[in-house]
Amino acid sequence: SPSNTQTRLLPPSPTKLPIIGNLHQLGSLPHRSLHKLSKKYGPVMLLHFGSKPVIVASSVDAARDIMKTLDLVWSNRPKSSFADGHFYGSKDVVFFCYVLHLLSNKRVQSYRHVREEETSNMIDKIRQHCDSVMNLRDVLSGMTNNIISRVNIGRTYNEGESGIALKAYLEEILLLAGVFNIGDYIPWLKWLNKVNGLDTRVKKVAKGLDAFLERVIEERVIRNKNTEHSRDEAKDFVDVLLEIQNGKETGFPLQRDTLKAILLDVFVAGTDSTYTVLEWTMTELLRHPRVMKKLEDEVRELAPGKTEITEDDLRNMYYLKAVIKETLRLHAPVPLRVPRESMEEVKLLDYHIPAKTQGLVNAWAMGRDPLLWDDPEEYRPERFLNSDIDVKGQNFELIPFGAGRMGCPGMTFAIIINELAVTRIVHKFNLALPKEEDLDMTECNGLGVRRKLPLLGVATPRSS
Ligand code: HEM
Repeated sequence: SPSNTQTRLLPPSPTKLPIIGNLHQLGSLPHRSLHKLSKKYGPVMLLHFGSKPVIVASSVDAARDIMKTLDLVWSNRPKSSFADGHFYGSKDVVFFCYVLHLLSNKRVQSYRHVREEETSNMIDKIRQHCDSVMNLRDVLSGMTNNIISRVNIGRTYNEGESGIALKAYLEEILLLAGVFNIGDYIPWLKWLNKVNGLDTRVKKVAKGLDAFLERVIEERVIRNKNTEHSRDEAKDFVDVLLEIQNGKETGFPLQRDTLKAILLDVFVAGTDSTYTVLEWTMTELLRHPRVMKKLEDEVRELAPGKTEITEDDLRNMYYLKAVIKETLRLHAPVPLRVPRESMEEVKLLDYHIPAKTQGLVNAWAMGRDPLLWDDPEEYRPERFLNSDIDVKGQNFELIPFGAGRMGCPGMTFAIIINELAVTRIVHKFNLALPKEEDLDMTECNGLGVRRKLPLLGVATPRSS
């Protein structure tokens, strides 16, 4: 009844402006601006991005409600003209089932040789540039992109002419995905995207990528007709998805557009996030020689006399695991997770949340909450040594990969890449900042939050 609606308690809201709502309060780093606002308005706030209601949760209880207890209600993806108009439509639950299938633990293990080869190639690259200033971001992103690309489509990123085109398309798509699309929040201003060239750029890159993915799939269909895969051979995602498409594994066919959407999503969701964490980890190690030394000691102690660290060696490296967790606590590359929308009216703590409200969870704010962490601004991996807190979505104070049904399906894969790459670098080289370099920690926001400036470093070979 109307009187009921009036007495329902909505979350506190910062004052909004006509038309734009609270958009002016987001700034260039929304996770930080929303953290500041939450200190004033509390752990559940209602904002308006243009005409769209958005709640922002910054407490463990609210995050648990959205991502676990009520995750079915919050499982809708808000409509986005970018994805819906040009990139094979919105993703549904079926889409997620396929991605989970691709990134199962068993399958992730089967790509061990790819990770070990590509991290070895990275070590060779660093060796070639020893004693001179090196752009570590280029080295780390090159390795990550190659791993994801080999696993996804069976060839390295940037290979041959079409690979160079793929690199350019993906760079553009990552850039466009981070651009604020005014039409999604103030629909009557959609026309602006035509004037400012955004629509044209999106259409161009969507067309190029679609042609590229079609070519990859067609080549594979022809190759597979002529050769039979051995059972043990690690198949890339194109092969696995083509088998599903034929109904071989699931008994029902997979639409071609869904297949292409999955390949694209793995590129977009998997590459930048993974190397961003690697770059932040190396940054924090360079800023904290004490932590770097402890990690070196662990590597030396647990892999004595080894010429090359393998994935088996990582199992007992507890300090390494603490280093990665501590980086993810302070530098979650997707700090507000991927937006979801409530499918129906729902209660969140004591508040009433109307249907079709977007729900953001500020993992960055929770990672720095002094009520949850001692000295939260300090980079101190030791806090995880005698602690059960993990990043796997059970401990809501640390959710860099999200949680629940819609949590990141690539978590295990990303963690192994990070652990192996960091250990191999530390095992082989002493790293230092270029002379007089003052480590700038400024963030910038695109699809994910990364260092504004690429990390530069000087490597010298470590005597064995
Ligand atoms: C350290 C690296 C990574 C981080 C921090 C990360 C984090 C996340 C987060 C926070 C989400 C959203 C979860 C939610 O909405 O609750 C997500 C979604 C996803 N991630 Fe990751 N991720 C990483 C690496 C990867 C990798 C390596 C892959 C694939 C190989 C991957 C594939 C995906 C996919 C397919 C989605 C779903 C995207 C969508 O909703 O369209 N991620 N990831």
